[in-house]
Parts: sequence; structure tokens; C-alpha cells
Amino acid sequence: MLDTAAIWGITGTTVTSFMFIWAIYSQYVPRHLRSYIEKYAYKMIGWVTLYVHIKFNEYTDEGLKRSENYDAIRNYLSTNSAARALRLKADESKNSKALVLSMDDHEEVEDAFDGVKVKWYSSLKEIQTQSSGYGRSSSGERRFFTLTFHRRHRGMIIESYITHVLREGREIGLRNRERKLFTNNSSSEWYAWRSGKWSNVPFHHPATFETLAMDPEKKERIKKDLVKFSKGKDYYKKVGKPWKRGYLLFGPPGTGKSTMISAIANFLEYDVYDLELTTVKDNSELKKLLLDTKGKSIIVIEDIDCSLDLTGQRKSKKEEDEEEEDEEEKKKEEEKKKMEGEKQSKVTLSGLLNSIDGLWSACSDEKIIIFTTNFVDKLDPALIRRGRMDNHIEMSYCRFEAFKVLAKNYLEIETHELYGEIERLLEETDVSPADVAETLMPKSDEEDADVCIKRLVKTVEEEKEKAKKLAEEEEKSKAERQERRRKKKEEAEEKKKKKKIEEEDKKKKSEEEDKKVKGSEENSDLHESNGTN
Ligand SMILES: Nc1ncnc2c1ncn2[C@@H]1O[C@H](COP(=O)(O)OP(=O)(O)OP(=O)(O)O)[C@@H](O)[C@H]1O
Ligand SMILES: [Mg+2]
Repeated sequence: MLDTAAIWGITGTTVTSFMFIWAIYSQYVPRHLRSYIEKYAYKMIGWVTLYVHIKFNEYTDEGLKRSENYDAIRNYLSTNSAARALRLKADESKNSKALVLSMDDHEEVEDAFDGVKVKWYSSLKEIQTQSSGYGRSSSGERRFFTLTFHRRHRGMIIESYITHVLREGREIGLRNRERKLFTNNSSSEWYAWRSGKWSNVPFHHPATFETLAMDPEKKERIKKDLVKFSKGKDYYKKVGKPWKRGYLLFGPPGTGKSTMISAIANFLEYDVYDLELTTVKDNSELKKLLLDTKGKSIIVIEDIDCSLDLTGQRKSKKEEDEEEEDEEEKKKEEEKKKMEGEKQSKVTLSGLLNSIDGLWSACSDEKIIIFTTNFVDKLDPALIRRGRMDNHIEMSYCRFEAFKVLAKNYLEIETHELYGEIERLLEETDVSPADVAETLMPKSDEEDADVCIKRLVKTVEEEKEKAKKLAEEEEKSKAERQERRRKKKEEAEEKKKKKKIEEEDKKKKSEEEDKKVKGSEENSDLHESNGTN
């Protein structure tokens, strides 16, 4: 029997001899010969081994593009390796909000799937990269994972296990990723150094459905709709519909349309693409931009009515009702605006519709498109029809239910003696949630809930008074306008009458003159005939 010292001795000698042989091999066997030896060695191992190896590189062959599969595997293994591997690596990826623990180089972990055991190895290889223009070459590192399993499970592993690993890994990646807010670059920047079509910043908007003040039932309906959509991959596939949903948010300024978008993004954990249509040159550019967006995202076009002249035919109809004297000036202004718009962007309504539908049918990723507007009546029906904009949500003025949410958020109170008064006031007065929120917010440490609530009552009362005055003034100016219009009409009719009378007089006069001329001609004819007789 060998004692411990003897075992250590033998092991030590073996390791030393191996290292010695390896050093000689690396140093004295030329590179081209080494690749030959390695090639045949692998072949021989292949004849005797019962195991299959699959390699997943960190970078794709095309160049420096990181492999999505490698990242997905790393994410998948991170859960496994955190529990089992002895040496871990803490990666602080710029796209990840959480620390990703993956196995360190030259580590291995085991995994099991359907009762079959597999092994994953993480390896590192030194490579010589090409020169950087000065004839120099530098060395770099390339990492890769190797999946090893028994030959007899080849079919199952390739068909099911790898798909499972990639899908799980991608889902983990999506859960851990840092969400982004994108904005589109102008096309002149697209091909500048690393610019691309979209620029992004981390998305950290704190709005949630809990902090969003609106009718609770409506809020609940929207949340259910969103959940149904986000879980509807198979359903959409079954009914043959692209996996997308359109929302139209409309309502007066400050009623929470933009806040709602942030709440939706936080609720579903989606990225946000804020599309500025006025910087998009034409329809094809728009299409390219939309095709360059990823899944699990919201594409937002704010103030769609102002972004472009999408409402051409409707404006002229509205103008008919406007006062005649302002008409010319307004028309001129509109034309000027239109010309300015044309200079910046040639995106048309049909271009926008095609891009949206083209995009949806082209990629069946999970995407929500949201349009916001202050004037829903101005929009072309084609733009907001169901199927394109499936859900129309009105964001309205702050009523009592919405106020209660704001009071709870801003002042942490659920009741107050003035609640009854506030309920009555808010039913009668249109105040935006933005105004209510601003009034409720304490402006100093000395201000408590009581002060803020009283201030709100005062503000709403003032608003009510203002609205009353405004309505009176509007009524007055409407009456004045009507009076002016009536007078103008009367004057025009008077003018018309006068003109008619004048024309009739003229006609009469000319008829009389004609008669006179005729009479005198007849007389002279008579004289002439008498003379000849
Ligand atoms: N429904 C709401 N719930 C909670 N806060 C709100 C709500 N509406 C407005 N606010 C507050 O008012 C601010 C302005 O609201 P927001 O920008 O969402 O309005 P909007 O409807 O998008 O206005 P606009 O039409 O001018 O773009 C927000 O930052 C938020 O603090
Ligand atoms: Mg807004």
C-alpha cells in the first residue's frame, strides 16, 4: 500500500514531467506542425471517445459582434454555476441591471435535462488579431463554452436541450437587462461612428400604475389588457395575428398621457422608443427606424396631431366655421407651417400606416405602439381604427377617485374633513391631475397635509371662478361674434338688394332708351316713306 507521501511524490513527478514535456512542445514544435498534431490527436480522440462536444464562441465569425447565443448560455448557466461552480466571475455588464455571476475561465458545471446529464466547460483561447493599420498585430482572448454529452443523447440534446437553454437564457437576460429609453437620430448621423439609428439612455422613470391617478376600474381594465397581451404569444400565433397592440391616449394637457406610458413600460418591463417624427426625413427612413427596434418595447409617437400634417382634409372643414376676418391670416399661417413641415419631413399618413403595419407583420415580436394627442377629433380615422389602435384611452380631468390616489401618494392620507367639499368641487370643475398634484405637493417642511388640502380647495375654487368668468366671456364674445356676423350678413344683403335695384334701374333706363331710339327710328322711317310718296 502506498502512503500519502508516496502518492504526493508520484503525482508531483507526473505533473512536473507533463509540464516539462508541454513546455518543450510549445517552445520547439513549430506552429504549423502543432496544428497538424492537434488535428490528428482530436481525430484519434474522436474514434475512441463516446462523448460529443459543441462549442459556442463569445464572438460571431463575422467580426467583433458579440454572440447572442453565448450571452444566453452564460445567463442560463449563471443560475446553475452560482450554486455549483467553485470559481465564479462577477460581470458588470452595461446592459444588465443586476450582477451576473458566471463561471470563471476553465470551470465546469453539470446540468441535467430529462434525466440526461451534460457538462458545460468555460474555456479561454489566446488569439493573434490582425494589425491595426501600422503593420502591428496584437494578441487577444476569445472565450467559448463547450457542451459535452454522451453520443446516444445527440438527437434530444440538439433538438430540445439547446433550444431550452437558449430560450431560458434569453428570458433571464430580458429580466436582468437595464431598460432603455431610445430616441431616433437624424439620418445624417446613422452611419457616423457608433451612432446608429437610435440613441439611448437608461430608463428610470418612477411612474407606476399605483402612482397614476385615474378611475380605478379603468386602470384595472388597462392592466388586465396589458397582462393578456404580454402573455399572448401563443394566442396571437393561433389566431394568425402579429403580436402587437396599439394604444391611443388622448386628453387635455397634464392629464397623465406621458405618465401612463412610463407606467406601462415599468409594468411590463419594456424598453421605450420615443419616435420624433419631425426628424424623420421620409417614409422609407421611418420604416428602417421601426424595423431597427427590438421586441418587448413600446414605440411612442407623442402629440401625433402636431408631429405631422396628418389631418389635411379635416382642417379646411373646421376653418369654415371660423370667423371670416381671421380666415385669411389663419390660412396663411397654416400654409407656412405646412411648408416648414415639408422642409423637415416628408412622412405621410399612408407612409406611417404602412410602416406600422409593415413592421407588425414583418416581426412578430412583442411590441406596443402608443400615440398620444390632445385633440382626438383632429386625427384621421384610418390612423386610429381598431386593429391599428386597438385601445382608445381617454385621460380625463382629475375627479375625486383620481384625487384620492394623488392625496395618498403625495400626502399619505386617505381621508380628511374637506374630502366632501373636494369631491363636489372636482365634479364641477375641470382641473388637470398635473395641477392637483402640484398643489398637493408640500413646498416646505412646515407644510403638512392639512395645509396642502386647504390650498387645493382654494385653488379649485379659484379655478371654478376662473372657468365661470371664462365661460361668461366666451358666451359674450360668441354673442358678439354672432351679432357681427348677423350685421355683416345684413349689410351684405342690403348691398345685394341695392345692387339689384341699381341693376334693375339701369335695365329700365336702357330699355327706355332703347324704346326711345326705336321710336325715333320708326318716326324717321315714317317721314322718309311719306317724303318718297
Ligand atoms: N393621472 C396622473 N397621475 C399622476 N400624476 C399625474 C397624472 N397626470 C399628470 N400627472 C403629473 O403631472 C405631470 C405632467 O403629466 P404628463 O406629462 O403625463 O401629462 P400629459 O397628459 O402627457 O400632458 P401633455 O398633453 O402636455 O403632454 C406628471 O409629471 C405627473 O407628475
Ligand atoms: Mg405628454
